Amino acid sequence: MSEPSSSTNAPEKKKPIVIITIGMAGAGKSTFVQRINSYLHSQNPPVPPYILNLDPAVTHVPFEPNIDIRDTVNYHEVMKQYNLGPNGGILTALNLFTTKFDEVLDLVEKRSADVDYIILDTPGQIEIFTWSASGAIITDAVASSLPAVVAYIIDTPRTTSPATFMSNMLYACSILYKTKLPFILVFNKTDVQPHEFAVEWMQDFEAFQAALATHKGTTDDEGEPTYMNSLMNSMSLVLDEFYKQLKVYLPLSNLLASANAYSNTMQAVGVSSVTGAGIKEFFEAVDASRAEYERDYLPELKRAREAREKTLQAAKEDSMNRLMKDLAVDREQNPEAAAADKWEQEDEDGGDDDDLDVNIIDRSEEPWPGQYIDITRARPHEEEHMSWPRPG
Ligand SMILES: Nc1nc2c(ncn2[C@@H]2O[C@H](COP(=O)(O)OP(=O)(O)OP(=O)(O)O)[C@@H](O)[C@H]2O)c(=O)[nH]1
Repeated sequence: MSEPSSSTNAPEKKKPIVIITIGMAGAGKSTFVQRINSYLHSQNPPVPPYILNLDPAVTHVPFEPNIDIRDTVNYHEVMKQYNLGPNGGILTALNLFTTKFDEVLDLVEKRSADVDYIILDTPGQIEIFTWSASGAIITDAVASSLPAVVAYIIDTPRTTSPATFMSNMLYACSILYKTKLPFILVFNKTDVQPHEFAVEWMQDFEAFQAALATHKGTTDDEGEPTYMNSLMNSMSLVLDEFYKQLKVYLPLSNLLASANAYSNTMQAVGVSSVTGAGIKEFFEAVDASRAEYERDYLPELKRAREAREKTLQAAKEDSMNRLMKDLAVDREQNPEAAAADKWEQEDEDGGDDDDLDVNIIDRSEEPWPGQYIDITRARPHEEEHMSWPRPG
């Protein structure tokens, strides 16, 4: 771990790596973020991370984030003003915040010389982050300026049934393919349920098939496989490809950590956010992800940018050509109207009305301002004792 550097141009200082924690509601994301935060503080010397909370609806986070979406957007007011339900409120709050994400990135980049890890805690309503435009914008923006890794938090005790396990893995697989970022499967709550069963299912196709066969509801009254069973069999074949990219961190004594398991890309780690077990291994996986980001993600990003530039340029040229052609035809057919054609410059120079007056606060730099004018920025007062039910 590198020491915090005081000089801004220290050549050996690596860029910090961004850990994007994603997971189903209740999987333990916030507890996990708090655990890795305290682990980093307990290092010698301490390596305090820079933490961003992106969950506008969370009532309590067990850590002090440096940037908190709740300081910028008041989720309750957003729901009230836009007449939205809980999920719509979270999505709109996230959209509003995303309009100012460049400011967040500026703050993060300003601190990047002093921190080794930047941690993002995302909303528990996983699909809001993973499948919304704002979630994608945030992930892409972060990953295009700094090395990034997705930590997909799994509630291990609630994944012991083959069907639940498979749906969780399909979700993980879809996020991996969507973000294309280095990926760590974090099997959380191993103090309650060790995750070896999951590793075995991922590494041994036959073992998963056997678990499926003995699972309740896999055959109908006549002993024939149910539709669900056939579907799961087919899906497990698909997932087998996904698992092939797996690298597993397990105690050396465990025979499952066979040499061929150490291959590439995706990694799996068992942790307990309560006891702290496995956190060291998690950081080993994070450090390995940095190399992968540089090897795989960055060149791909460059290629995609170049391709996008080319497509944009071609589209611009095409639409300009068509416009010129249309104008020429128009002038020929209607010379009087063409002569009267005027362009009002003032319309173009109008004010910047759409720009929301929303400011991002870095709590570690600025004192708590405590005064908000825009209601979308108002933070609920502690004394209101408002206890809103968590959505979802
Ligand atoms: N036993 C055990 N419980 C855990 C662990 N991690 C989290 N929990 C518990 O799981 C519950 C959910 O944890 P949170 O950290 O709030 O989960 P979350 O994913 O942030 O939840 P949302 O905010 O709803 O998305 C809490 O009761 C935690 O105490 C763990 O490693 N072991």
